[in-house]
Amino acid sequence: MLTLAIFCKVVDNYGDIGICWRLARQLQREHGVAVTLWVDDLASFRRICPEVDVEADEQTVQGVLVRHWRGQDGSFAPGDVADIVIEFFACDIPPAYIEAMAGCEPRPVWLNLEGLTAEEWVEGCHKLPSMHPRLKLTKHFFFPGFTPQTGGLLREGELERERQDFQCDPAAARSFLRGLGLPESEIDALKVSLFCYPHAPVAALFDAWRAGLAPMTCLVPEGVARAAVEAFLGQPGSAGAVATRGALTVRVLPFVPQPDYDRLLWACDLNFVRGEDSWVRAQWAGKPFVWDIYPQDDNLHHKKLRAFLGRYAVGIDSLSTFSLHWNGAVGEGDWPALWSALRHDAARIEARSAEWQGEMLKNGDLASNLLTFAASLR
Ligand SMILES: Cc1cn([C@H]2C[C@H](O)[C@@H](COP(=O)(O)OP(=O)(O)O[C@H]3O[C@@H](C)[C@H](O)[C@@H](O)[C@H]3O)O2)c(=O)[nH]c1=O
Repeated sequence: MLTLAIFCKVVDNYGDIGICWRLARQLQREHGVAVTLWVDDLASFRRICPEVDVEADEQTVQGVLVRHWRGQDGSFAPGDVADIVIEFFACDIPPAYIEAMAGCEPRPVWLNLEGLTAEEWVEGCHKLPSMHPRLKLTKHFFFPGFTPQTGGLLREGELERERQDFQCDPAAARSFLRGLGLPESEIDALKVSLFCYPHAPVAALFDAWRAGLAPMTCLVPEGVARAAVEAFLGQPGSAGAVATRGALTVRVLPFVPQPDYDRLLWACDLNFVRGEDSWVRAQWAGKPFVWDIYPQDDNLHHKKLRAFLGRYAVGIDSLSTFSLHWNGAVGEGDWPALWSALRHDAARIEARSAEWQGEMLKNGDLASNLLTFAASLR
């Protein structure tokens, strides 16, 4: 059986482990690979996968061997090394593991799985080799992306069918939303999910929404946009907290397991997403979305945001303009006007979303592409 190890360092929030866990599960479930996931932060892992035991050094979760990565120490022999070794976001795998890799015959395939960006340069860097300065080992870069010259996007084989089943069955969405505590009136209103970074202009958008004519509900996971949410609610923003002011109801949801987060995206009319993994899930959800990109020094992220909008929002100015304001890439926003323009284009944006999915499907999925590349190196 093919063995594969993923090393994941949680730098911030949930995207690092979110991506590694999704990849690990898919490789195990759909490709029969024996996966070991090394992760340094089990508490973050547990938030997206409640069955994780934060005390366990070693545990099997949904068929994946999860090992608590406690730092750069540890002793490893060649027999401990997997056939394919993935280092996520250049996280520096333990030196002793690298020494053990150099003692393997044949050498394992060593990949550095990079972050997702729509910029063109990734096509030139995808699959590039990098020699170890001292040992006879080569690492290759593997870039996710939006074109056939990249590794594609993470997408489970059953995802599209599951989404279609859910979205074609109104009772399924209703019962899911009821399970999250929504009364019928909120289920029937316009529903927006909100997942963003603390600096997003949430308070200004709430003001625009509460002055609107039609009732709408904003569903926000516990802890997200805490300051603006608590100011609106006038009470602590713990799960279950809810308040209505003007046309807007804000409801705080518990942080849900990863598969339920997909259902939330499928059930809402519009999704605000952030980082990398929720951003990709929103692209597969077939609903309009607004992306809050992970901030980087020197506003490097604004360049990346523009690169994505240039591919995705072709000809849909309302979406580009709203997104640029949401990310602080342009000056002060007139939020009532930005919101009304975005709503006006909702049908067009939804049609673009379907077209985009078709384009992305042609690139294959990241897990399969990664295994094909690894096989070509072995
Ligand atoms: C809101 C919510 C999210 N999730 C999951 C979905 C995703 O897998 C994960 C969130 O990850 P992201 O969307 O990527 O956003 P994020 O901001 O949480 O994560 C990251 O962004 C990366 C770009 C950075 O490199 C990382 O360091 C990391 O900060 O949490 C749930 O499982 N349940 C929930 O209720």
